[in-house]
Amino acid sequence: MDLYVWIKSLHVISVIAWMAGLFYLPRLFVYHVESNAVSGETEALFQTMERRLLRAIMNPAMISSWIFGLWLVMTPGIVDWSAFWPYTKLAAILGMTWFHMWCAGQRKELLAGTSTTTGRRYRMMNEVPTLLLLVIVFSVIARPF
Ligand code: HEM
Repeated sequence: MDLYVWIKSLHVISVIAWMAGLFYLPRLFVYHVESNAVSGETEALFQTMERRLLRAIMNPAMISSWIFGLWLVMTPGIVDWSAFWPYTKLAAILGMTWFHMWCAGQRKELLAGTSTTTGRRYRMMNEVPTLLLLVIVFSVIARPF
């Protein structure tokens, strides 16, 4: 039981770091594509910020969220598979992981100069992690189902 609360704490710390990146990286993309300075120092600065955010924060945070989350799943008596909430949470975390991969793909396109995504679309996509976060937290805490 002692270990359970420590693993859960590490899980929550990891998801906070992951979410911070998932909220901020698409905002950086908006500023990046809408900045008129298409070359030079500004372009290089955006590329550096995006690379560091993804590699130094988001990738490790996603991996540790999964590791500690799966550790909780494997802890006996924690997940009641006859309830509905584990499935809504699973669907939303798969969606969150897809969104992470989509952001990573967008970063590569911006780096290569092949991106055609508009600032408006990045703004819309920025709402995806918010919606998934609502589903996850309601699933795991309020458990209305
Ligand atoms: C990455 C894959 C993930 C897995 C496998 C996973 C799995 C789990 C499990 C099994 C629990 C324990 C539930 C309990 O103690 O009753 C838990 C707790 C929690 N998870 Fe996740 N989770 C994942 C991602 C996330 C994400 C992305 C978020 C938030 C955006 C999140 C937020 C939470 C919170 C807030 C709790 C604590 C709930 C509480 O006990 O009050 N998890 N998770």
